[in-house]
Amino acid sequence: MSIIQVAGIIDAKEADMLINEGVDWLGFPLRLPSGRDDISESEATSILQSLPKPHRGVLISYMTEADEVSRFCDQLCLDAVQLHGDISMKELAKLREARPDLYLLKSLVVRSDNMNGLLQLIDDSSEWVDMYITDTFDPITGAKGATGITHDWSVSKELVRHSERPLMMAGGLSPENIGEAIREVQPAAIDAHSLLEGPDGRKDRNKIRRFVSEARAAFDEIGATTLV
Ligand SMILES: O=C(O)c1ccccc1NCC(=O)[C@H](O)[C@H](O)COP(=O)(O)O
Repeated sequence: MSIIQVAGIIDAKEADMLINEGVDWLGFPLRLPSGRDDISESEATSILQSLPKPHRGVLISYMTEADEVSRFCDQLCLDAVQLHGDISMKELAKLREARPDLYLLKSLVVRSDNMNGLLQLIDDSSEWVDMYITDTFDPITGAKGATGITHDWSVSKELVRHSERPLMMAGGLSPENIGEAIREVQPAAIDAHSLLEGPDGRKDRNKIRRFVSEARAAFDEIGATTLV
């Protein structure tokens, strides 16, 4: 598997550019605790309805109630959700049981000292999860996502080794470090947001092109299979 996801889609023009540049999955952070979503729910829905397969839209959410997640995915017309909040195992199991059709990604937010906790989280949740996604905690702001900060890749590597589910690597990935990250950690998928933007806050086509090209070359090198 070798999936490239880019998160934080702003509008249809940006989504089209990412698809044309070879990005596989698009991440839509919506109803964030900050209340500052980058895109309206109606515009996200209209993009998601016209996404050509095998491209996929992924809801990035802090929701922790199974029913709420399920309803929101239906509203948006998507079939994949990245659970970034502290969802309980009970709600995760409930979501899995109610919605076997949804592709569930669970975040593993890497801090300086929590590897054992993350390994335990994998053990406790893997029955209900399709894929894990790492991310980096920012101790200064308290943010758990879109921090643009890398973490200790030996932790990601250990999470890949430990998990029977595929892992998407995220946290401070850029055109400059993505090749080394894939070669070192050997994830099934990668995701990036902040470091692919230009000064105007939009995804920069040249950065995306370099990111995709470096990632594809590294995935080839480690013998990963392609998405289609
Ligand atoms: O993408 C967001 O805006 C976001 C906001 C709040 C929590 C998580 C969020 N995204 C999750 C992702 O999948 C990001 O792409 C991931 O955090 C990597 O971001 P970055 O380190 O900026 O590349």
